[in-house]
Amino acid sequence: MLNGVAAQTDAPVQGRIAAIRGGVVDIAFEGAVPHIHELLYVGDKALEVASLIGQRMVRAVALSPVRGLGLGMTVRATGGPIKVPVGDPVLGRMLNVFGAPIDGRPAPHATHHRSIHQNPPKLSDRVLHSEILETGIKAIDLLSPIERGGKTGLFGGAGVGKTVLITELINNTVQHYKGVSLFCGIGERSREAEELYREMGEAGVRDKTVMLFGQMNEAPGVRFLVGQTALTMAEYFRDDKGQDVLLLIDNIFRFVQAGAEVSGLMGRMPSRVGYQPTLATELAGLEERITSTSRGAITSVQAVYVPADDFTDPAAAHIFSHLSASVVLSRKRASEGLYPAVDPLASASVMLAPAVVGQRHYDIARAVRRTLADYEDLRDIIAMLGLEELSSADRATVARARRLERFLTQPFFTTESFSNAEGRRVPIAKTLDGCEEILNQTKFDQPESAYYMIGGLDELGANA
Ligand SMILES: Nc1ncnc2c1ncn2[C@@H]1O[C@H](COP(=O)(O)OP(=O)(O)OP(=O)(O)O)[C@@H](O)[C@H]1O
Repeated sequence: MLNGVAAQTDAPVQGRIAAIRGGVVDIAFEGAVPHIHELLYVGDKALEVASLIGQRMVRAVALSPVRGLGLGMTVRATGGPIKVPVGDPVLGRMLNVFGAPIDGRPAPHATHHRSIHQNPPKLSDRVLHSEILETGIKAIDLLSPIERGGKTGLFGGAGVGKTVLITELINNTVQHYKGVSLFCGIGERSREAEELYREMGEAGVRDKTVMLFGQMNEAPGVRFLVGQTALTMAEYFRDDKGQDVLLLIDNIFRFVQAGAEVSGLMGRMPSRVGYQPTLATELAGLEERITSTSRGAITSVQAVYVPADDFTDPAAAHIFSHLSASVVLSRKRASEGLYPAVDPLASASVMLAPAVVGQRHYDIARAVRRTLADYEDLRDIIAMLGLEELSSADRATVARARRLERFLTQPFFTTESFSNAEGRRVPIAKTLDGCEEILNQTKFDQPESAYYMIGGLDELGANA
């Protein structure tokens, strides 16, 4: 068993645990040494090779709790990376990072299995669509339209409504989406996974959806890899079946955070703000796989937790650079009850251009932004001197802005149980008509409150 010749025999490669530090395990091999990304087992506990630290020593990241592991225990190499089932049998299922069921049903009967580590498509294979995915959510469709085949981020600090918004998006788009949907939960509460599974069932969309979870209670290695599992399944639908895929990720920040945990356990020096030095490459390794080719499109919507509401945080800033649209949720709006708490001035999309959405939509969106920006500027004066001191033109601006702000709120289907209001899906045409009407008015018959939590302006009277 000298110089790795054991690899040429059929004897399984075996090693022994030499050290355990948190979720990182060093293993000494006598003969052949496993490769990077190879899956190892100690009993039923899984590990993945992360680095080769000496001639006979590998450092592996635990994908199961390390409780019960001890020095000298036998480690079995499997000869390859994690492979997960792909294709139609995974539809309607709730699975973990290994593609194993967590919905209490038997394992999916898949004929194809794929390694979760894949390269992104070649640059020459990529395509851009310049088409909109209508969500029926007024603030998003108007100000930050989602690109079909592109990547959209939902940014926000703790508790401003990212999960509610992504659930509403599922509710509004999955039913109308031609293709399959994939939900990937990374590092969030398990309770949310259970709720989502039930909601998908109620909405009748479960059998064209795959749900993957690596939640907060799981090992950092799992949270780090579950996104790759999701992409592997998405790529099969896109490349082998030529289907369009809607990929929803809650929360991509937790992927970066898991990478930082793993990096720390591996003993690497942290970089800016304590993040791993490999943050940019790790993120690109995942984000670059989320792309559309001539065979099929992957449209992704990713919730992004923004630590301490600081948008200059390196993780948030790096994620931002991969996106074609960003919906920013603001704490101030949430605190005023203006849900969804979309910040109209900070949210943006490359799709908001006359050539894509049309001149009228573009002009209305700009006018809405300008009105709301002017109102922001006037707020200080109003606070100091009162509304009466403003010119009549400024007062009209304020009246329009406050009605626009309220008109851009909307009752959600997913919040019906606690908001006592029926959800609304508003077609973009109605949103545009409504905003245009408010922008063109100088005198209003209805009070501001009549514009709050309605669908189109045709509901105005009903709310008063
Ligand atoms: N559209 C909405 N309508 C009414 N209430 C909402 C809406 N969006 C969010 N909320 C309120 O805000 C709370 C927090 O929302 P949510 O869990 O989506 O936040 P989050 O940003 O995902 O938070 P975390 O970072 O903690 O996961 C909800 O429980 C709900 O009370």
